[in-house]
Order: sequence, then structure tokens, then C-alpha cells
Amino acid sequence: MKETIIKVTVSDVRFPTSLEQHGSDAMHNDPDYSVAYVVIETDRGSRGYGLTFTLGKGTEIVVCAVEALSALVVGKALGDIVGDFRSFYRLLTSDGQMRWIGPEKGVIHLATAAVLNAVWDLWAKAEGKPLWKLLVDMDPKQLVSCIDFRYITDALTEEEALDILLKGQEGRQAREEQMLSEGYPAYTTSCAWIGYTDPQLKQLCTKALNCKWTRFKVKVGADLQDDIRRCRLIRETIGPDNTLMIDANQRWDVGEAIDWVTRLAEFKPLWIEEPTSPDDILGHATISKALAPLGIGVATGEQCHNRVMFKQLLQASALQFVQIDSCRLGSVNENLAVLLMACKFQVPVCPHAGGVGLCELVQHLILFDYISVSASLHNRMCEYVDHLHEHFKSPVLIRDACYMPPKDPGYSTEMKEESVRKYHYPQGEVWQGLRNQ
Ligand SMILES: C[C@H](O)[C@@H](O)CC(=O)C(=O)O
Ligand SMILES: [Mg+2]
Repeated sequence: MKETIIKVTVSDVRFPTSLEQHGSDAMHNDPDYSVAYVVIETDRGSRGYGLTFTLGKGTEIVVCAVEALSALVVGKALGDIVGDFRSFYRLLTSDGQMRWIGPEKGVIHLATAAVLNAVWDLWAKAEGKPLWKLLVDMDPKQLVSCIDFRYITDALTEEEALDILLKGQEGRQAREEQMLSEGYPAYTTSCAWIGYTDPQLKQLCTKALNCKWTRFKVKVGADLQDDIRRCRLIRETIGPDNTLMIDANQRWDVGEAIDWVTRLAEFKPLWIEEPTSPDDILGHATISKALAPLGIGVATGEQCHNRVMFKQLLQASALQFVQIDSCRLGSVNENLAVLLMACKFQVPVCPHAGGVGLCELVQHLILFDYISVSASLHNRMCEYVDHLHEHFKSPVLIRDACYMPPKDPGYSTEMKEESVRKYHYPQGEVWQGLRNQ
């Protein structure tokens, strides 16, 4: 008898991070880091956990979208899904009626990510491996069979993807051992949210330096004079040799982005992240071209809808750092497509993480990227944000500013039951308590 999915449940779980300005930036001044949290159950009593990340309000809409998709999932056998994962991905993203509210973008795609993340967690647990290891051990042909190449064959064919993966087999064992002993390099965003005061920035950077962090990201874009002051303070604190990145979270028009970043060039940022609308591919190309002589690259991806957008950003030389996101793209399936395109276009991948759960998930993808795809650490690092890990059963492990490969089976997506209960919105005790204040 095949193991069959019999139930999908979804919860709205929110954390009141806005109370202390954690996660704040030039466009999102009061985020409450939240998830639509999915639990898939099988007839054998196994469970897969998945999530997608939101900023609070609107999570209930993602929950509705997950409920709509769940009809496509219940009754399916795990073996059939993973035996032809591409078709299952298509089933979820190309439903003749539901695709109208996407396709492969917005709320419905966030919901797709949450559901598929749960399926990958279930699969990795069934194999008794952490997800990164499931991917690393998988036959390249099977990996390719998980990817929907529709709309990207002009940039990457199935054959090219297979070639990249076959090439990635060389030296794989040594890279896996290297990751297990050294970990994957990370940078921190936790020191410099836009709502933090100057003394807070200084204190957090100093503390991070003591914990061996060497790469720091600061939020910019609301006020130029504030940015100059904050970047100066951070550069003075971290010194000239450590790495600084700046993140505007889509605040500017194209010309404004170029002018503003030029004013911040003296602080030697490695990249400007999300300088303008995430949909403006040609705008990103213009900014990239203008900033190249200053040695500043453009990074984007945390709000890049899908593989098609990434394809165009790569084709247009519109970004110098690809920021995949485990919960915005269509789960591992679509992230594999982007990792392989980035490899072909020779653009480094530096994943977006943070939020709630994003570090837990994306570490698996970037470990796989290094071990089996890019084989390079040059100009590569994974974001880290030091919030909310205590709510996960297998939280990330950071050692000397590196992600240490997870060992527990699954996709590190499972949250503690007590956390889900307490932070459930709006009936959980934390939200009831805040309401009564
Ligand atoms: C609203 C989020 O905290 C956002 O600022 C995160 C982000 O841009 C990043 O981590 O990068
Ligand atoms: Mg960002």
C-alpha cells in the first residue's frame, strides 16, 4: 500500500516583532514576522511541515490560498508525487482556474511554496536525511525531473541543467566534508534594522564582531543624511576590511537609486539590495551598469516572484548577486531551477534568509548549491538574522559566523507545538495578552 496524504492543515502564526522594530526597513516599518504554517499528514501517521513567510496582516489570505490548494494534495501518494515531482509542481501551479490568481506569483505562489515545502520535508523525513543531503545524494536525472522548465528553456535547457549537475559530482565528497567541518559562510542583518538607534547599532555590531562576524548588512533608503550617519558609524565600528552591504527594500526610482547609492559609495558597500521595484528588470540593469564603476553590485530576489523573473534578471545582466528565497519561489523545485540558471550565468547566489524560519530552510539549499552545483564560495554568503529560532524543533546552528549543516531528517521546518499555540493569530495567548493591554 502506498503512503497517502490524508490531511492538510494550515495555521496563521504571528510574532509581534514590530514592538521592538526587529525586521524594520525603509518600506516595512512595522513587520510582525509571521508564517502560514502547513502540516501534511499521511495515512501512516507521518507528518511533513511547511511554511511561507509574511509580515503579519494578510497571512489569513495566504491561509485561504493554502486551503484552496489542499484539495489538489489530499489523496495523493507520496511515492507518486516524488516519482514525478515536475507534474505535481505543475498540478499546483497550473490549475486551470486557480492559475488566474497568479500565475506563479503573489499569494497563490506563497501558498504553493508552503505546501511544497511540507512535501519536501515529508520526503526528506521518509528518507531519514536532512533535505540538503537528500538533494546531494539524489541522482542528477531525478533532480532535473523535479524542475518545471516551462518558460526558461531559452536560458537553460534540461540537458544543460543535467550537464551542470553531472559536472558538480566531481569533488562533491570533499566539499560535503568541508561543509560538515567548517560550515557555510554567513552575514548578519540583525545589527542594523532601520528602526534601531545609533547606540543600538554600535552595540550590536561590536557584539557581532566579538562573535567573529565579518559581514554586515545595513538598512538604508528612508533618509539620506540618516544613511550617511549610520553607514559611517557602522563602517567605523567594523573597520575597513570587513564587508558591508546596504539594503533599500525597493524604496527608490531608478535615477534616485543611482544618485543615492553614489552618495553612499564612500562606505564601500559590496552590494545595494532591492534598489527599486522588484519587477523592474530593465531598471535593475540600468542601476547595475551605473554602479559597476563604483565597485557596487546589485542584489535582489527576496520579492522576485518566480524563475521567469530571475531568468530575465540574469539575461539582462541586471543583478550581480542572486538572492533566492525558500518561501517565495515555488519551494525546492523552483529554487533548483534558479540555482542552475545562476550557475550557468556565473552569478553568485547569496540567499535571502531571516524572517521566521527562512534561515532554517534556505541553509539546505545553499549547502546543496555549494556541494553539487556552484562548487564555489567566491563572493558567496548566506544571510542570517538572529530572531525567532527558538520556535523551531531543529533551529539553525551558527558556529564562527557559518551555518553548520543540519543533521536532523527533514527540511528544518517543524515548529514547536507550544509556539504555534501561543502565537496563533488572533486567538493565541500572546495576541490575547497584547489585545488586553
Ligand atoms: C521586512 C523584512 O524584515 C526585510 O527587511 C528583510 C530583508 O530585506 C532582508 O533580510 O534582506
Ligand atoms: Mg533585503
